[in-house]
Amino acid sequence: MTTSARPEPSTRTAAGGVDRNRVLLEVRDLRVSIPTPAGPVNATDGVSFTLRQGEVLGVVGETGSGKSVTCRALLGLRPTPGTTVSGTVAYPGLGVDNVADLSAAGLRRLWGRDVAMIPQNPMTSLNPVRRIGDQVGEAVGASGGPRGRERRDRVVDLLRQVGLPAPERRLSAYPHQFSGGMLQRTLIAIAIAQDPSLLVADEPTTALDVLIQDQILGLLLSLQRDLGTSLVLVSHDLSVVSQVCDRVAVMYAGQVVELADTATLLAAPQHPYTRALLEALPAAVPRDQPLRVIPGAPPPLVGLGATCRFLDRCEHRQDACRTWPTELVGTGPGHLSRCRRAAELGPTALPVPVAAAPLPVNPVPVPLHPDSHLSSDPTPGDLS
Ligand SMILES: Nc1ncnc2c1ncn2[C@@H]1O[C@H](COP(=O)(O)OP(=O)(O)OP(=O)(O)O)[C@@H](O)[C@H]1O
Repeated sequence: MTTSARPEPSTRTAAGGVDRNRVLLEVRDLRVSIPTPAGPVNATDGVSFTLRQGEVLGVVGETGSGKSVTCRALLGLRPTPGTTVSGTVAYPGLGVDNVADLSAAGLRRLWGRDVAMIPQNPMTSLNPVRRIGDQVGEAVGASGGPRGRERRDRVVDLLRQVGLPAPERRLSAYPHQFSGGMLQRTLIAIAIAQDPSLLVADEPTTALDVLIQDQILGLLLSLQRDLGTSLVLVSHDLSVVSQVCDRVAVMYAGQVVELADTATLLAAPQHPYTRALLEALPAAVPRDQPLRVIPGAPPPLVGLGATCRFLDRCEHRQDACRTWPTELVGTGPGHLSRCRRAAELGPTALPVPVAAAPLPVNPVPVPLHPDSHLSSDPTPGDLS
């Protein structure tokens, strides 16, 4: 792979590797409050976690639990101009004490070079009237990256690296000539163009057909391993993150309610919401029984107090839970839970529900979109 000069500071070691014991990202008591006519929506409400270099953290939770708002805050992004943000998002190895204090120029330096986001919907994330080569080239050339022939070569390298066959011929294509999977591969190429220390992938496969989802996740994992990049992977699907992530943060109603390494979380979840999510997975339900759902709905994120937000849906609730001010407390090595009764919740009797076939960790070459005017590659009909 062609590399471009990366100005210091960098999280890479002198040998170009990553030090997996070093903390890349430190989030402390992050609160994001969005003004709405109904009152301030506390989309992220006291979220804290750390991420080491080269680590993969999954963030799971139902829709509206604050995953996207939290992840965007990692890049210093706010949902609306009137949004208030408190707490800190620090990148110690990059010399950033809090992204909220960065100037516009500081944020631009952070984005792409140090932290890059892979969006949810590839179909709407590229400029429809600009050629693929130009859009990837712009990412390569940012922050003083290479120009001319060197830039073009790097673009071709990147497209090859994300599994697009015959990348030279893709340079002049427009987004409408690519399938959803090819567009997401292109966005991943843009995200890794500056060799960032952290990739934030917000439900990167949600908009894709189910067969392609595994390929894209496999690609992400393979790149993350090869490049030593840290990855925050947002998903509403616990079975997906459990295949890919070192640790998992479970979010509910704007808060992290449980955080643990993946194996521990699956074997001994210590928050009733995590248990309910696991029990609701199709793989945890015998074939002859109906799928389980978690009764009720999350509360609106306006004016919530310090007590348990899952209370009304919880099958382990007791009267004392109604007044107990929740906080994230340690329940085992690296294991945190917000449940008052965490210590009483033993291991689950569930079959390890999500040990599906491992994802392919090498980029799967992408056959062409049948509508593509670009090529004569074999295997038409496979829409990745
Ligand atoms: N621009 C906005 N204006 C008002 N409320 C917002 C805005 N953006 C997000 N919210 C609210 O913030 C809360 C958290 O939203 P967020 O998008 O982070 O949830 P999520 O867990 O990522 O959901 P999904 O899985 O559906 O993407 C939700 O209640 C949402 O309605």
